[in-house]
Amino acid sequence: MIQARGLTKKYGSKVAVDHADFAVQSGHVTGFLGPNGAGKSTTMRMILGLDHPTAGDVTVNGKHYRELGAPLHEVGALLDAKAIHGGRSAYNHLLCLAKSNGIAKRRVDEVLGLVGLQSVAKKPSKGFSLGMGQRLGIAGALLGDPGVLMFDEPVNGLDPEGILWIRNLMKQLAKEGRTVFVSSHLMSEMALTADHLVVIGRGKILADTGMQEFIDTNATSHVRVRSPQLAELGPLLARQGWRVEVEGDESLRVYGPRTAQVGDVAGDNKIRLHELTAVQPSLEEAFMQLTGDTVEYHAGIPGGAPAAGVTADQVPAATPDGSWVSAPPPPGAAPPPPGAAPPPPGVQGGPNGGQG
Ligand SMILES: Nc1ncnc2c1ncn2[C@@H]1O[C@H](COP(=O)(O)OP(=O)(O)OP(=O)(O)O)[C@@H](O)[C@H]1O
Repeated sequence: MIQARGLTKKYGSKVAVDHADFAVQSGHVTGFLGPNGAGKSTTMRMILGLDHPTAGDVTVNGKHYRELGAPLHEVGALLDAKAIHGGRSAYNHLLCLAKSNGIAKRRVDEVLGLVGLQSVAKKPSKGFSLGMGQRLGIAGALLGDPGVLMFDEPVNGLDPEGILWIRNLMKQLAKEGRTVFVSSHLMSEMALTADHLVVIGRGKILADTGMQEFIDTNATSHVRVRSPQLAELGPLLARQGWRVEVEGDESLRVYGPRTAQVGDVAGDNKIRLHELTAVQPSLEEAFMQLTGDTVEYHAGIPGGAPAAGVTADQVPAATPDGSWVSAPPPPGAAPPPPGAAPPPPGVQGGPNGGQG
């Protein structure tokens, strides 16, 4: 288990990690997410004693890293796959690590087999691809058979087969009761691998929660409806008090109702539908929703940021004048009575109106 309490790191006036409290439990794959520069690597470095906290502390199995008697047997880490002496072979690199940590030679062959590098084990690692380097780093992390494993962007540079392999490896390690703490920017991959999340933004812990709970708390499911009569359907749906967003030339996202309710409105008004789907939110949507304000390095989006999940180019393209895009009703508010007037144009925002 990894436990951080009030963990803080300042570089001059820059607060890289700001009073972070979180726990990484054994038996789970815990994803460590955050935008660029959020403080993930700094946190991992402090866990491994490579950086000293300015305040607070972090322990592995109840001890500071420097207090661990046989560190490689307790915690294995892949932080930077390139941090390997390029002239050494994979075998010799691992053998040096093993010898200096009292680990049996046969374990080197074992981990080389585990990561699939036997055939290139005697070649200098400077000729390795990024993916091979990642595998060698993972072999080093596994060498001491530790109960706690940390991986910083482990799928970086791996091909699809490699990504699947590391996903299964991490799940297997957690199943064996180990603590697995992994950072990644690949949300779809994280959604498939982690069951718990620690989310950091500008050095502060924004969430420490289960995967599904995180998604449910930070993003909303919606109904996707596709119709050749969007210009008629949009205002009718908005009149029910539901938030309606344009998703493409022929579809809308409707927040609030069940699919049957959207179908009923369309049917009552003789509007043809080509699709009616309940869409569950993704980890990416939830992550963007939570961390949007904490992103340090923004790329410019012409016309401003769109609502989560709706790309900037889709918003104006398919909206006639945007007047029927409604804001969400206040929680608990009753929908307006049938036949009530639609919201007046412009009152609840323009083409992207009411979307924040
Ligand atoms: N040695 C250092 N000196 C000064 N500032 C640093 C140093 N290391 C990190 N920082 C700053 O601390 C902040 C956190 O950096 P960190 O590398 O921990 O973020 P990260 O979440 O790992 O980012 P990324 O996802 O881009 O790898 C950043 O603003 C970074 O510029």
